[in-house]
Amino acid sequence: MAMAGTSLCHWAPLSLSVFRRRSYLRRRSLLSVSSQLSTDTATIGKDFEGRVGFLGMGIMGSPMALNLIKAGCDVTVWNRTKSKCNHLINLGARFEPTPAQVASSCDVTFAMLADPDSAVAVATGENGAVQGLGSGKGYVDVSTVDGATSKLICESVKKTGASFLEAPVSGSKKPAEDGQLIFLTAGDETLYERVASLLDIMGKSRFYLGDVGNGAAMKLVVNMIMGSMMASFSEGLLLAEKVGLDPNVLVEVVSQGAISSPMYSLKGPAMVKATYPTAFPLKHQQKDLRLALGLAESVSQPIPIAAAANELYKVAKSQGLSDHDFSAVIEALKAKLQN
Ligand SMILES: NC(=O)C1=CN([C@@H]2O[C@H](COP(=O)(O)OP(=O)(O)OC[C@H]3O[C@@H](n4cnc5c(N)ncnc54)[C@H](OP(=O)(O)O)[C@@H]3O)[C@@H](O)[C@H]2O)C=CC1
Ligand SMILES: O=CCCC(=O)O
Repeated sequence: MAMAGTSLCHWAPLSLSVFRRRSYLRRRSLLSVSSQLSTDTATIGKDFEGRVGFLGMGIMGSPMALNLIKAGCDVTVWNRTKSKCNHLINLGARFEPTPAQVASSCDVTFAMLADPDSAVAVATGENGAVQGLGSGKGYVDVSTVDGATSKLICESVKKTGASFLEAPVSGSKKPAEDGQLIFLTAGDETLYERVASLLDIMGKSRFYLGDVGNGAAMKLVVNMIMGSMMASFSEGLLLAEKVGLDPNVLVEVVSQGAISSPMYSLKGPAMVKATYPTAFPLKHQQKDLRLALGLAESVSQPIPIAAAANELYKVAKSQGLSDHDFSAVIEALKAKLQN
C-alpha cells in the first residue's frame, strides 16, 4: 500500500521527480534509538506490506536497517561478518545465513555493500541474492557503484523474474541514523513506487532518475564534487596555518560566506585537531573518485581537478588512512609539505 498522504511536490523536466515526506516522518527521525519502540514509530513501517531483507551492516547499512526495524517493518538481515547483525537481532530482526536465503524469505531486499566487487559478489556470487529471487520480488541496491556494475546486477536480477532498482544515497553516517538520506534511484519504476514508504523511513527525499545507471552516475558526480571540495578545503586549512593564521578562524570565516558548507563546519574543527572519526571511509571516497574518472572517460569529459584530488586520496591510502574519515586526506598534504 502506498503511503497515504505522501505529497508529490513537482514533476520537473527530464522525468525527474522529487517526493517529499510527511511531517510525521520528519518528526520520527528525531526519535532516539531505543529497544523500546514507540507505537507511533512502530506503525509507519506497516505502510509496506511484506518482509524486507537488508544485506550489509556497515556504517550505513546498520542504521538504515535499524530505522526500518524502529518503524515496525519485518526485517531480515545478513552481513559477511555476522557479529555486526547482533544488535539488530536483539531488536527483533530475523537473520538468515546467506544473501540467497534473505532474498528467498523476503519480498524486497536492500543491499548496502562497500564497492562494485562486493555488490556483484553478494548479488550474483555463491549463495548470492539472485539465487533467492524470483517473480514478484524486488532487489534494491543502495551501494555506491558505477553504472556498468549496476546494469550487470540488474540483468542478473531480471533473469530471475524479479525487479531491480538502484538507489545510492547522499548523506553520511548521521543522516543515515536520523533517517535523512537522499535517495538517487533509477530502474524499475513500479518497484520504486512499491518501496517508496521504505525509502521515506530511511531518507528525507528521493529522486527517480529513469534508466539504470542514472542513479549511479548522479551519485558519482556528487561525490566527485565532494572529494575535490574536501581536498581544496584541506589545502586552505594548511595554507592558512603556514602563513600564520588560525585555521579555526578560517573555518568560521568560510562558514559565514558564499562557500559555506555543512561539511566544512562539521569536519573543519576536527581536521584542525588532526582527528578523523570515521563517517565516510577515505577508501570509499577514493573509490568514488576512481569511478567518476571512469564515468568522465566514457564521455571524453576532462575532470582535471577531480583527477588531482584522486591522486591525493591515493597518497592518503598509501599512508594507511583508508579506514579513517575521508577528511584525513589533509594528512597526505602534510606529508607532501614535509617532502
Ligand atoms: N559512509 C558513508 O558516509 C557513505 C557511504 N556510502 C556508500 O555506501 C556503501 C557502504 O558504505 P559504508 O557502510 O560506509 O561502508 P563499510 O565499509 O562500513 O561497510 C561495507 C559493507 O560491505 C561489506 N562487504 C565488504 N566487502 C564484502 C565482500 N567481499 N563480500 C560481502 N560483503 C562485503 C562489509 O561487510 P563486513 O562487515 O563483513 O566487512 C560491510 O557490511 C559504499 O558503497 C559507500 O561508498 C554512501 C553514502 C555515505
Ligand atoms: O558517499 C558518501 C556521501 C557522504 C555525504 O554525502 O555526506
